[in-house]
Amino acid sequence: MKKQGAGLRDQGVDGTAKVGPARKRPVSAGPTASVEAAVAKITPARLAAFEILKLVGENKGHSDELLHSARVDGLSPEDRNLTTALVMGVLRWQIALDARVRGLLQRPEQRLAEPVAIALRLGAFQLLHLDKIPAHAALSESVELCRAAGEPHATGMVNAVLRKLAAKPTSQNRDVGHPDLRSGRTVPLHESVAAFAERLGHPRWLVERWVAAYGREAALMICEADQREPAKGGMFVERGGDWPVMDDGSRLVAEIAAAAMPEAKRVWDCCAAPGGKTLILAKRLGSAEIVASDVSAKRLAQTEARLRRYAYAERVGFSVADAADAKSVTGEFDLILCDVPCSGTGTMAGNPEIRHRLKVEEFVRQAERQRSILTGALKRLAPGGRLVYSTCSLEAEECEGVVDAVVGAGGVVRVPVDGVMVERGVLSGEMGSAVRDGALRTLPGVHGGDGFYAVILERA
Ligand SMILES: C[S@@+](CC[C@H](N)C(=O)[O-])C[C@H]1O[C@@H](n2cnc3c(N)ncnc32)[C@H](O)[C@@H]1O
Repeated sequence: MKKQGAGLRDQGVDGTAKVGPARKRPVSAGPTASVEAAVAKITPARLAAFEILKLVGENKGHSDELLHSARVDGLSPEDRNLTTALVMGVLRWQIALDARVRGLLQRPEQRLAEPVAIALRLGAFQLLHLDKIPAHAALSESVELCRAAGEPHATGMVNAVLRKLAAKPTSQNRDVGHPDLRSGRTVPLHESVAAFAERLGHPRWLVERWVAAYGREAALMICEADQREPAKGGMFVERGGDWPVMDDGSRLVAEIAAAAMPEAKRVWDCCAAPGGKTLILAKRLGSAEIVASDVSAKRLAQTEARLRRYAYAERVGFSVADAADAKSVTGEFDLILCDVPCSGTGTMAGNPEIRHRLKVEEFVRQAERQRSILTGALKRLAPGGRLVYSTCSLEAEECEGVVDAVVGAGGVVRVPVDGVMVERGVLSGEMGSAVRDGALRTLPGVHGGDGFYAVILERA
């Protein structure tokens, strides 16, 4: 692997942030010789991964965007792959890694400076999860990352902790247990919810909610699915060619929306960016005029550029609009897709950092916004028209809670999704458990693809 020259230290992933000393010395003083020397010993992939993890931890960017920044694009393919594996892996396993590291500290309750914690996570992740990385590389570069970040006093501790981790045979680094006859997985004996939440890198409070909502076995499967690369998809026979590449759960929602009103003439995709579901609507509803709108002008412009590459999307019109404000679009629609912004707890395999940012209050805040978007969109639904409300959240507040409140206010009725799916042949396979109370409810690891909720409402 190529060694990183000191010049890159000044070039942050987003063009602003830097690995160099984070405190004490003024920037004008320039980097110290020891920092320069440390940076020179770090490979580009680990340096980039460290910077991205730091930015994500400071809430200054999303892993997905940062991993597609110019800086990362400029790395060799091997370094790009390693950077992605390190960033996504550390974010997925952070809670479990921190627990392992804590157990090896002389004072487990001590609070580590963030750059030190990141260097330890990077080292521990490589030692525990990446078979092809030599232990000495994982260990020594974490030590150098610590030094390069202006934390030289912590290098001894980082070295000692990672050495202890590396010294244990692999079997002691992995959990041992017994085979579960139903799933074929190896599961630890008598494992509490708190224990499997930590083992699988999830906040306990979130997993406890899933156990209460879906049962222990499903919660375990969700956690396991979140720790894997997102599945490539395979639920639908029609794919490849000019079909968009998208998650199966997301595709299923779009297919249900198209099937809900196949004869629709005017269609509004009111939260459209980045446009995956718009493409399915355009593909399925060959004679409909489709309006794709989003409140974000930037995201809508990117969506338009993406959709223009598909000939069948030429009937799609684009408009920046706040769906909560009924006046932002004109006329009535016989089909509306309301794929609202949400917490995204059904998408944590691809968006692992969600779990670190979430707070329980977030669900109520999201629900308020979702209720106002759904209420605004419904004002544009023609009599007899149908609206599909969907989220990629696993949380009842954002799903059933929003729909119950809006249906309770009158003017719309629910149409069972299973009826539409069977009648219109959306899926031929077994999806029985993905329908609850007439709504679609897919769970990661249980149904394939991300976790989605969708319900069909009809204007009375
Ligand atoms: C879950 S994403 C939509 C994904 C999209 N339907 C797809 O399948 O590619 C939610 C979108 O809603 C947009 N949004 C948020 N608030 C909105 C509002 N008040 N009106 C319209 N769009 C909004 C966000 O900018 C975001 O692009």
